[in-house]
Amino acid sequence: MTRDPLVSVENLSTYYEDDSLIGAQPPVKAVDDVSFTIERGETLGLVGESGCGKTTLGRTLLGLLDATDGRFTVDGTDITALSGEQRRDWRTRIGMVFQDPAESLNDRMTVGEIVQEPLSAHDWPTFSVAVRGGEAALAGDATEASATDSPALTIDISGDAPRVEIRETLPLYRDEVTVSVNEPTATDASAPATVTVDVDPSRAELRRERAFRLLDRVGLAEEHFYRYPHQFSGGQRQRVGIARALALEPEFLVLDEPVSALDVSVQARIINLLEELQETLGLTYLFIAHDLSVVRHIADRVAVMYLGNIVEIGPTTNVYQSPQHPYTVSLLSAIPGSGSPWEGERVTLPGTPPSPRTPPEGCPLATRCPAKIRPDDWSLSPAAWKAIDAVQAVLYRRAGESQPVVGSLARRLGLRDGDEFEATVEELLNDVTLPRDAHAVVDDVVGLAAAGETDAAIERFNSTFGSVCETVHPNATQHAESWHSACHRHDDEYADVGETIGSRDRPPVSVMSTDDPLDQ
Ligand SMILES: Nc1ncnc2c1ncn2[C@@H]1O[C@H](COP(=O)(O)OP(=O)(O)OP(=O)(O)O)[C@@H](O)[C@H]1O
Repeated sequence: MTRDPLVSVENLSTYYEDDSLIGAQPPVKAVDDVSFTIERGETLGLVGESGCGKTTLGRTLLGLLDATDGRFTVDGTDITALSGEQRRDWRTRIGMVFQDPAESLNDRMTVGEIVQEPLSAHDWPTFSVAVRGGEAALAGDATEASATDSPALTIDISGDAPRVEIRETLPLYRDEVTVSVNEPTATDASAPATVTVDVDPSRAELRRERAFRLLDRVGLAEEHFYRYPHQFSGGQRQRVGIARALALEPEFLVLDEPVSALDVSVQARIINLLEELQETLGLTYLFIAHDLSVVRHIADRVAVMYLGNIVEIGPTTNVYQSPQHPYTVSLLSAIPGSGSPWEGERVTLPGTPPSPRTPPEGCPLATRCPAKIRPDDWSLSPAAWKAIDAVQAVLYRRAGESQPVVGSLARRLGLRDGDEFEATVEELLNDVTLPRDAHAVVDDVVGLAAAGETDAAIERFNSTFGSVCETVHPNATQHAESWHSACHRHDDEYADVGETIGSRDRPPVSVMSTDDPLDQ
């Protein structure tokens, strides 16, 4: 299959720096080293819990935020390398639809003004004129010249009368363009001929006309042009938002939760509209959503994001029918009702995601993963491992590290930093049975911590109970064409360790190779 990516993202990171002079914290790693492509005409769904970095990624691709590292290209142009002015021009090729149309539309402006706003901001229409056989001079309100390989207006003055060709996409008819040619005078026969192009209607009229056409395109009527956003329903307001996003004829739209604020019946109509527009205008979409059932209907492929990382990406059918990453499994298993493609048990992740300022060193999901790889030496019950994780979390907290509290168990137990570590550990292990040698290690750890040797205690604990998931960042593994996920469980080395949620509930997918995801 030939691939034709419109958007290509390579190792992109976007961090929010803490600018305060006093007590500056590490940056928020909102997007952390992500790579993917979006094919021309494709819809890539981007899903994940609130705060995982979806909006930051979308806004970086729009050029509203600067990437901290990495790069992305659109149609072969490296956008991260463009200067401010160049980037402004490029931004006309990308549009954005926001989640809450009530907030994103200025209620003091009429719908007509809202839709025309991007047109005025970018001096639309600006089109190029090519003259064959002479030089061009511009007149009137609506034209500007620019050199280009595909001119919008071509004037041929080599014959007796000028011949004008207007490119199909231009908002003009032939009789709206007047061309006059001033021949060189007899006294200065060497001077070039001058071509004057007059355009009527004016720019303002052209913009109005375009706004009417855009409203019609999104299913609104001419009369809506004069109304204000508050006079519309949620669905109609989102149609206005879409018309505005389409104003400059973008090729790529970032749709940030475009239907989340709408009723289910209205959601379906807006999704249908977006699909129809994609078909007729050949648009490419990044569709951001936390609702996986919505994404399933519109996306060709889906990318699953967690803590600034893309943990799984692949064709929607594959990912929904046979999720490979434990985080994808947990998201799918949470879809309510009979519409859920997940047939296994609900997989609930303990606790909350760690702070994106101090993400785990290894796998981003390591602190909450229900399929964490455990050391071969121990055969403990899930409850015992949960207790061990909680002891580790309290140990980190005691060490004053900003490591997140696993499973928030310690919080639920009402434990505070100053609590006696020994009593805490006793309480955490109260209901579980540990083998004698495992208990001996815990006793050692408690002893070291009590002696103030917290680092040694952590070292002793991790060398005994630690997981590769906590220390080594997993690489992406390819499962099929354009389908990857990043989990140590995919490595041959760990194929036989313990039971996984994947092998328990789903047929495993054969792993093809461990190619770099960019070689899709
Ligand atoms: N301006 C900012 N300054 C510092 N941190 C920020 C800023 N904006 C977002 N963040 C943080 O960056 C992380 C990613 O946020 P982002 O809004 O991109 O996530 P999201 O997945 O889109 O969430 P939501 O679905 O709630 O919009 C979060 O931890 C958030 O708190």
